[in-house]
Amino acid sequence: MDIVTAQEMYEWDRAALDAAGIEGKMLMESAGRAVADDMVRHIRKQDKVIVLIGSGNNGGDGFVIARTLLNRGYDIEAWQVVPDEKITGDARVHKEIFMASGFSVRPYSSLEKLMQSFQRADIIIDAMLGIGVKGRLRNPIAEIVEAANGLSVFRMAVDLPSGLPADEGIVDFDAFHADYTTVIAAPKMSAFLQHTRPYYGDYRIVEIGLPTRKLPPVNRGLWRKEDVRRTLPVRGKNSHKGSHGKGVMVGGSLLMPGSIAMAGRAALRSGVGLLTIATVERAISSISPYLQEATFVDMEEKEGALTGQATDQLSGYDGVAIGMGMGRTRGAKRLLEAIVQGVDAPMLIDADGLYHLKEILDVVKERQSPTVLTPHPGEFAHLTGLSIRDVLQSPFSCSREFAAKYGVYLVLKGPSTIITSPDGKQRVDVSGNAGLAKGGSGDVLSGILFAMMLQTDSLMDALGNGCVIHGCTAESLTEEKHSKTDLLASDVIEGLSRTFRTISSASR
Ligand SMILES: NC(=O)C1=CN([C@@H]2O[C@H](COP(=O)(O)OP(=O)(O)OC[C@H]3O[C@@H](n4cnc5c(N)ncnc54)[C@H](OP(=O)(O)O)[C@@H]3O)[C@@H](O)[C@H]2O)[C@@H](O)CC1
Ligand SMILES: [K+]
Repeated sequence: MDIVTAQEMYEWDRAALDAAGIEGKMLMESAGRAVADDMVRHIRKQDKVIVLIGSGNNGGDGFVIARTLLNRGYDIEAWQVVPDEKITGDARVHKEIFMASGFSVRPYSSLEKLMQSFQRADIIIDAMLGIGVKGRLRNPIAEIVEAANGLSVFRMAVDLPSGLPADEGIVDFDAFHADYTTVIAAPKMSAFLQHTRPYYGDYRIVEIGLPTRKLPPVNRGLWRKEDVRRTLPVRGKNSHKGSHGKGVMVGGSLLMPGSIAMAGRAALRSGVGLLTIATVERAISSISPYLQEATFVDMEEKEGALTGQATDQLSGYDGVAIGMGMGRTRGAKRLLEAIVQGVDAPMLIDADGLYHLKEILDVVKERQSPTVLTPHPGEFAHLTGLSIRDVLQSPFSCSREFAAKYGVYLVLKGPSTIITSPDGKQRVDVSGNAGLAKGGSGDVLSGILFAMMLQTDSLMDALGNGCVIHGCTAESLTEEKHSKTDLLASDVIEGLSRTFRTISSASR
C-alpha cells in the first residue's frame, strides 16, 4: 500500500486520465461512492447528518457522497460553504447531478445559521478541503472548523481533515478534528506524523478505481502483516542451524547486562541459527541463564565496560549486532570504531552504539557490507544534529537524506516506524501500541531485526518484517493477557512464539 504526497496523488489523477482514459468526473463519482459505502458503517438511519461542501474536488466528492446517502434514505443536510461561482469543473458537474436528482443544497450565509443546524446534528461530514489546501484556513472555513471542533458530534472527514496538510514539514495550520476519516485511494504522508496523525481519528482507505498498473511508482509504502506473510522466508525441511544465520552480538556491561540478554533472547526466539554474545567476562554469568542456546566470547574490559580494539574474535560471522548496553565510555567507543571499520559483515547498530556513532559516521560511509541503524527520534536527532522537533516534523525526508548520505539502512522508530534504504525506498510500520513505550522494547526489536537480517535475502523485507512481528506481538498480548500498562519487553519476547505460529505457515 503506497503512501503519497499531494503531488504524487495529483500525478496519479493525471495518469488515470492520460493512461487509462478515466476522466476526473468518473473518478469523482467512484471516489464519492466508495467513501459513502465506507462511511455508512458509522451512520444510522435516524442520525441527522450534515455534509459540509467546499469549492474544490474535495467538495465535489461531497456532492457525490450527499447524493448517494440521500438516495439511500439517510437524513442528510448538504451545506455549500463557498459562493456558487467557486464551484467549477468536475465539482460543478456533480453539483448539477445533485440538483437534478431532486436534492437541494443550503448556502452558507452566517455561522449563526449553520450553528442552528449543527445543534441538531449527530454527525458532521467534512468535504470542504482535501489535498489542495494551501496555508492556514481562511474564513468562512476557519470559523466553521472551529465551531465543528467544539461540538459533541461524530466528526467524519473525506480524504483528510480540512486544513490538514497532506505532506510533512508543515506545522502552521488549523484543522478539522475528525473522529474518523475515509482516505481516498492511498494514505497521505500526514497520516504518519506525530503532529498531524491525531486529526484523522481512526481511518480507512478506500479503493476508487485508479488504474494501478499505470500509476507512476511511489517509493514509499505501508508494510503490513500480509507483506510479512508473503515474504517471511520458508524454513526448509532440510535446513540446518547454519542455514539460519550465525550472528554475534556485541554489548552488555557489568552494570547493564539486561539489554543484550533481551536482544539475544529475542534473536533466538526469532529463529537465528547460531548466536554468540561478545561481552565482558564478569557479565556472562548473569546473562547466560537467559541464553542457554548461545555461546559466549569474553572481550577486553575496563571498569566493567567493553574496551579495546579486538576484532579478530568477531570474524567468521554472517552478521554483527552492536551497541545494546555497551555503555558510553571512551573504551566502548574505540571498540565500536574498530568493529565498524574492521568487520566486514552486515551490521546492526543500536542504543549506546548509536550514541558513539556520531563522530565516526564517515567510517560508516566507507563500509562495504550493509549497515543498519535503529534510532528513536532522540537518537536520530543526536546523530544528525537536528532537533527532535525537526525530525518529527519531517521524518521521511530527514531519513532519506541521512540514509543516502551515509549509505545506511535506517529504522526510525516511533508509533509509525519509518524504514529507509540507502537508495531512498521507504516502508512504514504502524503496528504496536503504547504498551511498547518502555525500556527494553528497543533491545527486543533489535534482536528480532537482527535475526530477520540473518535469515532473509532482502534487507528491506527483513527490517519490515521484524518491525511488524514486534508490533503485532505487542498487539496480541494486550488483546489477550496483558494491559498496555503491565506489558514488559520480556513478555514480548515470549509472545513471539504465538506470532510466528500464526503469522505464516512458513515459520511453523
Ligand atoms: N486522484 C485524485 O487526485 C482525486 C482527488 N479527489 C478529491 O479531490 C481532492 C483534491 O481536490 P483539489 O485539488 O480541488 O483540492 P481541494 O482540497 O478540494 O481544495 C481546493 C480548494 O480549496 C481552497 N483552499 C485552499 N487552501 C485554502 C485555505 N487555506 N482556506 C480556505 N480555502 C482554501 C481553494 O480555494 P481558492 O484558493 O481557489 O479560493 C480551492 O478551491 C482530494 O483531496 C480528494 O478529496 C477525488 O475526487 C478523486 C480523485
Ligand atoms: K476533507
